Parts: sequence; C-alpha cells; structure tokens
Amino acid sequence: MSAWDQFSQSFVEDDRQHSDHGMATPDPELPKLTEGNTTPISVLKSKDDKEESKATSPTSSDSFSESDDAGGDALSSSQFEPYFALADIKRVSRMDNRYVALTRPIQAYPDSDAIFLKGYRNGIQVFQVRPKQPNLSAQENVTDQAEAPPSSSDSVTSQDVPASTDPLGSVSPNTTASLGREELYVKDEASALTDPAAHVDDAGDYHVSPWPAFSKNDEDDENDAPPHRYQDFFEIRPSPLGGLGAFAVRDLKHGETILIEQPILCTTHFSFGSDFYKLSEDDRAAILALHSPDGPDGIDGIVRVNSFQIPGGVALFQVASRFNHACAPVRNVRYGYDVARNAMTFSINVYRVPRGAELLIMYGSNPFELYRIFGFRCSCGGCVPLTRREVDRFHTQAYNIY
Ligand SMILES: C[S@@+](CC[C@H](N)C(=O)[O-])C[C@H]1O[C@@H](n2cnc3c(N)ncnc32)[C@H](O)[C@@H]1O
Repeated sequence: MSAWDQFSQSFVEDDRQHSDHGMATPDPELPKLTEGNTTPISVLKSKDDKEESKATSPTSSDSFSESDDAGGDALSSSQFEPYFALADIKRVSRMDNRYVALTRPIQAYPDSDAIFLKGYRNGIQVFQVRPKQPNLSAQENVTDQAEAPPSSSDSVTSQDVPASTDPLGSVSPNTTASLGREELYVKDEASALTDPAAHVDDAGDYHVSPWPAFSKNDEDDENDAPPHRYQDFFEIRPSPLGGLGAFAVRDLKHGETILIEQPILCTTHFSFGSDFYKLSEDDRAAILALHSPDGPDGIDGIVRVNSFQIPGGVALFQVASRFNHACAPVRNVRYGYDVARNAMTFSINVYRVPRGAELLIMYGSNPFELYRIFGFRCSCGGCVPLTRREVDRFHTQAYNIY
C-alpha cells in the first residue's frame, strides 16, 4: 500500500470514528488558507510522502469533477491534503464541542496551531482544529508532528483511536492520548440562508442539524434512521442521452437528498486491477455491468467513465454511476462524498424537479473537457455541442502530442 493510500485510508477511518459530520462536498470557492491574515505553516506530509502522493494520487481529469458555482462538486484529491495552518477565525461561538464561525475566509483562530480541512457539508466548510500544543513553536509543531506529545485537553484512549488512523499525528499505543480535536464549521451568511439544514439562533449563531443516521446495516440498528431508499425519489431507466439514466418518480424540491450510497469499490487508477479481483463475484458483476465506453480500454474504460473522485482515489457505485451529465444550466443534482459514512450523497440543487424529469449531475465544466476525459459529445441541451470539426481537430492535436 502506498503512503498516499495509507494516508487516505487513515483519513477515512479517522472520520468514521470521530465524527458525525464529514461531508466532503468540494467547493470551487475553497478558501486558500493563505488568504487574508492566515499564515500557513505547512502540510502534514513529509517531503518523501508528498513526492509519493504526487506520483500516486489520481489527477482530477480521471473522474467526475464539477467546478462551477457554489454548488459545484469538484472533487480534487489535493483538497483533502491535510492543510495545517496557523489560522484564526473571527467571531466563533462554541456549541457542543464544535465551533461555528460566521466569517470566511479563515482569518484567525487564536487557540489553535493547526486546522485540518475535513470537507464540506451542505455547503459548509468543515474543519478540525487542533489546539495549540504547549512548549512547541509553530514550526516544531509541524516538523515534529509524529513525535509531538498529546496534549491533555481532550482525552481519548488509544483503544479508541489506533495510532495508524490518526492523520493529525501518531498516538502511542497503550497510552492515554489526546487528539485535541474540535470541529469547526465555516459559513458565510449568504449561503446559510439557502442551507435548509442550518438555522440562526437569537445570538446570531448558525446551528447545523446532523445528517440523518446512516449506515450500510441500517436494518440492524434500531437507533438508526430508516434506510434511505433511492426508489422513493427516482428510478433508473433508459435515457435519451444514451444508455441508462435516473428519472424523478415524483416532484422533488431543492435540498432533498435523493441518494446515499456506499461504493462498490474504492480504488485508484493504479491499483484498480488488483482491487477488482478482491471483490465478491456479485460486486465484480455489478462493475462490469456499468456503462462501458467504446474502444479498447476494457475495464480501465469502465473505471474512467464511471468513477467519482473521493479522498485519495476513486469510487464506483451501482446507482450513482448511472447518472448522466448535464452542463451548468441544466444540471439539477449536486453530489458530495460523505467521508464519515463512506457514502456518496446526491441532492437536488434547483428549485424544483418535476416528476419524470431526468436527474443530472455535472462531470466537468465544458463539452471539450467532457470529450477529452470521458469521450462523449455532450447533448444535454445546456451547452453548445462540439462540432464534428472540433472533434476532428481534437484528435489531430492529440495525435500530434503523442
Ligand atoms: C457514468 S455513465 C452514465 C450512465 C450511462 N448512461 C449508463 O448507461 O450507465 C457516463 C456515460 O453516459 C453517457 N452520457 C452521460 N451524459 C451524457 C450527455 N450529457 N450527453 C451524451 N452522453 C452522455 C456517455 O456515454 C458517458 O460516457
């Protein structure tokens, strides 16, 4: 397993253990931690790890990625690098061990030496905050992540948190370790107003309701919410865009979560071959039944056109991978990967979708990019389709490059 794989695995496992939140919905307005008054101190990885992650992490051109408005869902592995930064956030209020900040970008947060960008949830940027560790300068904190002693502020026993699953630093076995983690939600006031899951209390602070409980074994857990059934929202059937697609079975309204699905396979473009053969026969059959592009690529082609980027790799889904693409004016569904639940979630991002309409996500920002990555000429009706001449020119240019 590469360092990148190990890291991303630990990230996911860590989130499962520590958080009810963790929607990794990407956002093209990702605040750069170098903006404003923020002083970046470093990233977690050592130089060697970084080199390796560069070599092994997939590029954004290999899987679905959106990059448009605030509802964009561009999944980029780089966004999940552990950004550690000296940062402050103004006007923060503490609620149930979590922080809600009303300003963005991140500016100043006096009690922390590191902020870890976890992902997004309902358009809210979710961070984990590590309080300042005594007797260590900022630089030492970064370079000595692995050796840094746990602080005593937030005790978690190492039985709860195996060392290998802690992306914030190692935890010695058989000791009481403190992860000193807090969760932080950063939200601008404008988007709060459109977020159905948030409300503002009398003090002006935003409150965010937790996601409904979800686990693969919903039926086994009495405390969980009822299983989320996508069939209550849409059906999969032939699409005029080609092959199969998803169609609303009733009127759907903005913000409705229509799909929560765990992947059949999480992999990388480099390890797909071996990962595929570790699957059960049923899962392999489900992958082979997904849309297969023309050409000689075989299984590689199936992964290329059906996978979603997730932290550290790509994932294939039985249902989510059936959604067709539409460009910005026509797309009506946004998606994000919920790291905590290892689940892809789709929700409606337009005012209303009438019963019978096709539900469409955005794979890429323009028809040229779609052709280059996925090999199809977009016919969504919301873009100017590529002409035959443009396609020919693309092939000529590609031929000249290679
Ligand atoms: C992930 S699959 C989507 C589901 C697929 N239609 C199926 O039958 O499983 C992606 C493929 O669907 C087709 N497709 C999706 N959106 C399209 C669009 N807007 N215009 C034309 N073809 C599209 C392309 O062949 C693309 O490679």
